[in-house]
Amino acid sequence: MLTVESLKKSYDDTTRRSSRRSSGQGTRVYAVGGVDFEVHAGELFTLLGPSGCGKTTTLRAVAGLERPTEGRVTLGGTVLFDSAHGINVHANRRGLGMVFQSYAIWPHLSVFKNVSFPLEVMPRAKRPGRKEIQERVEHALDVTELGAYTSRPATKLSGGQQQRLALARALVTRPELMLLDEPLSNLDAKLRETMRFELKRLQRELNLTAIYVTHDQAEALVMSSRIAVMNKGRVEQIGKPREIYTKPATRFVAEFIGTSNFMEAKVVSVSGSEVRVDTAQGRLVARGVEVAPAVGATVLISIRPECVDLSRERRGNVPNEWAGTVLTRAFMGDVVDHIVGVGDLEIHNRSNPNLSIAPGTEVHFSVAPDKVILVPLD
Ligand SMILES: Nc1ncnc2c1ncn2[C@@H]1O[C@H](COP(=O)(O)OP(=O)(O)OP(=O)(O)O)[C@@H](O)[C@H]1O
Repeated sequence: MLTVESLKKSYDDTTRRSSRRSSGQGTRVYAVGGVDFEVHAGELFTLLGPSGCGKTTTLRAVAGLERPTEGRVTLGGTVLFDSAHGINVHANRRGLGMVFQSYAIWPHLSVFKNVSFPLEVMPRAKRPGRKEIQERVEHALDVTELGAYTSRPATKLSGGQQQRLALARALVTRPELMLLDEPLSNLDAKLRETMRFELKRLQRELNLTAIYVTHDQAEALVMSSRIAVMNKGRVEQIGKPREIYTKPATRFVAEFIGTSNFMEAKVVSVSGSEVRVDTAQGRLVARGVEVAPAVGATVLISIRPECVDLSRERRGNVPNEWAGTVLTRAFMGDVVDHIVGVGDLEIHNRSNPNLSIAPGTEVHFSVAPDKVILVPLD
């Protein structure tokens, strides 16, 4: 539905320009350095990455609020921006709905008026009639579960309700594509969690196509159909949440998503999708490796804490079984974390609270071969 190709946005780096003024050269810094992705109809597509990686600039370029330096943006066959042909459709004419971090509702208007306003200010030729405005506003308020508050002043809503009002206001114009820039970041932790599910439900029920920007990996994993992980103005990996979590394509993605145990290893043998590696602490076997590395190559091994199977006794009949000593234990209600020392390596384990082993205890742990993730070293 939406295609973004070779999108770049650079700015003058004023800090460096001053030092080069004598030579008359300015330096350009790339906020977005060549980004490609496609968003399919009905998807909630997330741009995820740390602060400053270029998510908002990418979203604003799609919205038409930022003029890219280069690239092409197409929505359902219509070219919205094309640097090569000098095409740049004005933001107001792109037919997009937007909800931003500061979801500025209009405080002097009622809930109903907040939602009807975008329709009332449409050019006369496009503006729906009174009856249709009434119906569309009622529908938008119904789906966001604000139907009971139509005449209430917008400021007399709770944070979560105001957030839903911002959404209703974007929905009422029936945009082809919704752009959501950290819309939950102003809410407290509990409400943010509830709203994740509400937003996801709405998106599914209305079959909305949306681009969602967040730096919160948990939020991205819960809500997204697919995620593009961004780093320093580029996309490092695009995939479904489970793929991104279980098969990170780069070191950055493995480190940014969730927590993991990392160790460098040398490949000693490859047999189909089974790869044996040597680490400083011992040998490991990985199975289901999609892109087999060369024998002799150095790779990064990533093992999620919940895949470290801890036990007091040695089992002996399982692959990848190592011995170590519990260094610390942390009870967190629904899970217990252990840090296990193996030589000078510390392995992070996450277990069911039924298993709780005191620091100082000698333990054994194993990792199923299909949970040993090989990440190419970049
Ligand atoms: N008008 C501007 N002039 C110069 N640099 C800019 C401008 N706007 C953004 N940048 C820079 O571009 C980079 C990307 O910014 P952007 O806002 O897209 O990042 P982000 O990933 O959305 O970050 P955050 O999560 O903090 O909002 C940053 O280094 C930022 O400082």
